[in-house]
Amino acid sequence: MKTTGGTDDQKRRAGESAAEAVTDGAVVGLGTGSTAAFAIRAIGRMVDSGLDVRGVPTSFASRELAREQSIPLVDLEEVVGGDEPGIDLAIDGADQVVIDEGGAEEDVGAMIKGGGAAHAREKVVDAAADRLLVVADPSKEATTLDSAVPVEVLPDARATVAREIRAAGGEPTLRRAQRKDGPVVTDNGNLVLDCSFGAIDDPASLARTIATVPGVLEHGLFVGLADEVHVGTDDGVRVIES
Ligand SMILES: O=C[C@H](O)[C@H](O)[C@H](O)COP(=O)(O)O
Repeated sequence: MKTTGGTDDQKRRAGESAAEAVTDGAVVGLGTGSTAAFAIRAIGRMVDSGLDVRGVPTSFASRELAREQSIPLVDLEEVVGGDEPGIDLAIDGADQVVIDEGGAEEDVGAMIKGGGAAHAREKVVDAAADRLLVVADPSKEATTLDSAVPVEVLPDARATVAREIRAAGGEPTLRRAQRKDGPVVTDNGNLVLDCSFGAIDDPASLARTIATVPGVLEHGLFVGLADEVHVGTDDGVRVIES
């Protein structure tokens, strides 16, 4: 289900552009995926140069990469709640994002995430951040979302969730591991159903519908969360506000 159409240069430009928004003293949500990884590496270089930041990783993979880059890490519990500073900014990738001005204006910035099965923790961190900057290459752009929506489900609820997804007009497919005989298991120990709905005309409504199904831990529709989308191109970066 993962879109891999962009080049590394495009992804790097997007990641580095978003990383420029990180300021001294900030708490930063560190997204998952090949594009967010460029932002994490850029933040690592800024830390090397003396920038004081604390990162909140969104997955096992982003934690590992941040450690490699010597970015100081904190748990959500340490920065959210009470007098804690919260998360100033999150930088995260997308598998598909609405940025075409021809689409419905309120849907600009709506996206599908979870190609790497990290969308549950990503949504927690991204939603907690004061600002969410999305990093993408042009292959992720859409007028209308139509990729399959990753849905993380409790293993025991796989069949019941699949039935409800069909009732909502979707076609669920259990995500299988590529280098192991069996399903993908998320960082949280759950399974992923990739659910095709065709063109999603009302992402907010579908997001609500899927979220109410018992056994769904989280789904990959992110609506109303993005503040900016940084699209890396062959010769620069386009920043779309949403
Ligand atoms: O689960 C993975 C995440 O949602 C990623 O942010 C998303 O799949 C985009 O990844 P990439 O930048 O590698 O295309």
